[in-house]
Amino acid sequence: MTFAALRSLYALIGDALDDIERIYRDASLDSSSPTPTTPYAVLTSPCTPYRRRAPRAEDDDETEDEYVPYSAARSPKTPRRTGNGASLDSDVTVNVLDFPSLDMPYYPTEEHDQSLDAAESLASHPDVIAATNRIVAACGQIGATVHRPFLTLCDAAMAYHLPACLRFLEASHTVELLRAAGPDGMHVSELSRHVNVEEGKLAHMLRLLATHHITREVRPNVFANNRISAIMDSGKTPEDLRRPSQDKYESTNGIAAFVNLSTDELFKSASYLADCYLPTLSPKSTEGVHAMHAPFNVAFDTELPYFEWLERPGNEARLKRFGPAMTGTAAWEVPGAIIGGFPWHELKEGSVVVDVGGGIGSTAMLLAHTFPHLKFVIQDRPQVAEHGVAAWRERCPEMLDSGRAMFLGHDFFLPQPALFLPNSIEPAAPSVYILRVVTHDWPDAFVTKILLNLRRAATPDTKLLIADHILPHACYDEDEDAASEEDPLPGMVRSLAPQGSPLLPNLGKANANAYWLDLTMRVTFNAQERTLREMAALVQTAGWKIVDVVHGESSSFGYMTAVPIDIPEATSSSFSSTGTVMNVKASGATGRGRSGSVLSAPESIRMDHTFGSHTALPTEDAIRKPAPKSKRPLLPWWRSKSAPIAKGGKVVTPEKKLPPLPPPEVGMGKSPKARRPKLSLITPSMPDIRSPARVLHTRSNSKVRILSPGTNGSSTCLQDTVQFPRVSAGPSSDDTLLQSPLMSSFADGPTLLPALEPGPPLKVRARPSRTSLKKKASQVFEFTKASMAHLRSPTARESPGGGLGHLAAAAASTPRLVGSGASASAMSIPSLPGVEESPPGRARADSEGGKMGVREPRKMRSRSQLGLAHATVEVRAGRAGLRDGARVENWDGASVEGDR
Ligand SMILES: C[S@@+](CC[C@H](N)C(=O)[O-])C[C@H]1O[C@@H](n2cnc3c(N)ncnc32)[C@H](O)[C@@H]1O
Repeated sequence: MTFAALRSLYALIGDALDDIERIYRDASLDSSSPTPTTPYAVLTSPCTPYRRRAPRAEDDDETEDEYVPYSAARSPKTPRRTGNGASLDSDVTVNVLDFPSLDMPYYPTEEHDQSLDAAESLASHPDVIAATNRIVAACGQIGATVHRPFLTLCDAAMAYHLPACLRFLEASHTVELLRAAGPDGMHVSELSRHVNVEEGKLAHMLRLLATHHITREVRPNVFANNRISAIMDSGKTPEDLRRPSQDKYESTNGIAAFVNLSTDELFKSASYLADCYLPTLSPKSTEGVHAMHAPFNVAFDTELPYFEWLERPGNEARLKRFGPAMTGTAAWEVPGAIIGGFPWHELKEGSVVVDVGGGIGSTAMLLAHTFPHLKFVIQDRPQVAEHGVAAWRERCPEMLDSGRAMFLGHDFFLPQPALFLPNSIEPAAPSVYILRVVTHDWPDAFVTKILLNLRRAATPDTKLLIADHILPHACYDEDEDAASEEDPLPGMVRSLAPQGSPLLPNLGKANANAYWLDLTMRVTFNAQERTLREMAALVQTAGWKIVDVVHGESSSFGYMTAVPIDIPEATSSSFSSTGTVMNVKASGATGRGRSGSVLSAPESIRMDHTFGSHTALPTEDAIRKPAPKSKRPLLPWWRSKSAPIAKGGKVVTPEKKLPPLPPPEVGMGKSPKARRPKLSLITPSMPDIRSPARVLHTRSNSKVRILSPGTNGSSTCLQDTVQFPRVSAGPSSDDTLLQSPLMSSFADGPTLLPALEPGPPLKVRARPSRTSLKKKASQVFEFTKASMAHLRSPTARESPGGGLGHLAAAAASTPRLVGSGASASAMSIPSLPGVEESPPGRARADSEGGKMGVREPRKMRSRSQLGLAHATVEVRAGRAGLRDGARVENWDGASVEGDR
């Protein structure tokens, strides 16, 4: 059986590689021109030339999403096919974009060749991340299976050398020195002169890191950065860093700061975990004097909670490092994912969203730009709120001036104040309370107190949205009490592993980060990340019930929506309504201490501590393109274009500007190099909106939101909501019409896209883009369980082809595809055990809305191995390729979001 399991894991790796390679190949086809000088040709690592033949008629036949097995793909005799079925034969040479090389540093602070940018961007593509997760999980499991157990134990028991050496690497600024040395690297004798440490020591530390793929030993005793060490580059020069006044972490992506923080007090605290919990090990393990007592207190021999300690004299550098280090953790969540985490568009006009512990308003800013019908109150400690006001004044003062957003200094351990919004004499009712990465900062009893304050101020309609990591179990997650009368917990994921695979159900090493973070919170604050059950039980203690969960894509971050229920009697009597916490006891996560002594209560925690406030607002890129489900490649997450970048010691803040407005006369086929958005909306009813604009389909019927530059020239406030009550065809020579015959047939059911009715013309003008549109292209959109619910509705079921037909037809009738000759097919994926399925099948619709039918899938292997409960829609170009203006990439996750 072990061999069978190993072979199955091995096959999984091959399949995942196929998936990744296919995405890279498709992207190469999308981006390359049929000339020999494609940008990808300049890759340092050799790229593989493939031959592509001219499209054949049969390519337009229903080619299933066939993939070439990894081994077969290596055979020169095997005809290659891309994901959209295009065969890669002779006529045209296409250089295929390679996966980023481990040996090749990609410094966040440098400008790169377009191909490297593209390769890095694709590595952040959600489908690539999902596939790499399977590879990492399988490799970890194969290693654990075949490696001698003692050696695996040695790896675990002596892994402490890794953070120790990593700390050295970062703190000695060796990364910056190796960057200056270039790809040939630097001999340890020279490095020794710079860092003033004996070369023998240096060589051995760097070799340990090289053995773990964190640096590279180019030749004996000569070391260079690689793709992993390079992301710690601060961008400062070694000379700059020698100056004591230099703040290494200022204006960086925060990764070096994060490494420094993790390998300093967090690492040291972790090493005292057992000593803290087991009195037999250490006299210092006696219970603490406050409920946040943790291994940190034992390690640093202090009774102060972490943040209080951080603010003591002597810890200034650590305190200063904390903010940037938090910025460095941004990648834990897919940027902007909160937009899809809650049905914001369903909230009524003027609804008030209160971001509790909202920092300087990063989340609120993203939401406020995306959902102009909502108002925001951002609550945090007064000094954080002050920073927030200053930051918003600089970025979008009109949000504050108009009363759409306001900051409120408030201690969340005290009862919620009445919400008086600017220009209003009546207190507003809170529609949604957000708690984003707040609960993981606190032990259970503290969280209960925070939640209780919100519960007491809630109306029956108020929702609570908790955004935090949701820890999966390490085993298949069965119901603890299958006989229970209770409804099963919404959002319960029983396994993340592909169905039937031998992988650890939580994907083991691939998801280790959530568990690292969990224990980091534990050893530092006596806090924790929580499983869904733990969170459900905790919120219930304060009178909330989780009713919906949206899991992050390829991340353990999730969004839990709760509604008010009765407050349990035990909680009411333990927590007064005035803010005093009674009976909060020490130590354990449940607030029960060994001695049962009453310890310091939450309100005694000073309000002026750091508490992990983030220091950065979302980038303009993130605000302008908040499409978390987008299948378009994202920029590598540490390379946000508008984040300040330090170059050679000089901080360069990229211009805060939108792309220039296209001259109105520029139409199709002109100025191919111009970098501008691919769509402009031109409508007689809004003659002044001819600027770069982007359409987000919202669920509200016949409402199109346009993002355009603010009229005052500010680049940040992009919002304009335009109500188009009726939209219909209006002939124009080179315009594709925003009109869909199929759309109206779904108007009365739950629709994927807004139902547009006949009315005045609204036209989409095609803009030239870097990529030629006259070729094969495909785009895959995945629909999670939440969206799938729509497909089971009676309207969807009764439409031709059932739910899948409905989905395919809606996709094919997306305005940008109508008349383009493109087709869409939808396929369902077998769901997980215990989760309701839609019948497996496949439906196809062409963009005229004519032919549709349901077919059994011919090949579902690679997708079904994802093991997720979802459907996919694939949009393909027609025989003639996609027509200009029907660029499928523009039909992106935004419309999927609208479906929620
Ligand atoms: C980890 S940060 C999360 C910030 C923000 N929600 C986000 O998603 O980036 C925790 C926040 O809780 C705030 N906080 C800590 N104690 C607080 C208190 N007693 N009252 C209000 N806010 C508090 C901190 O200032 C900090 O901004």
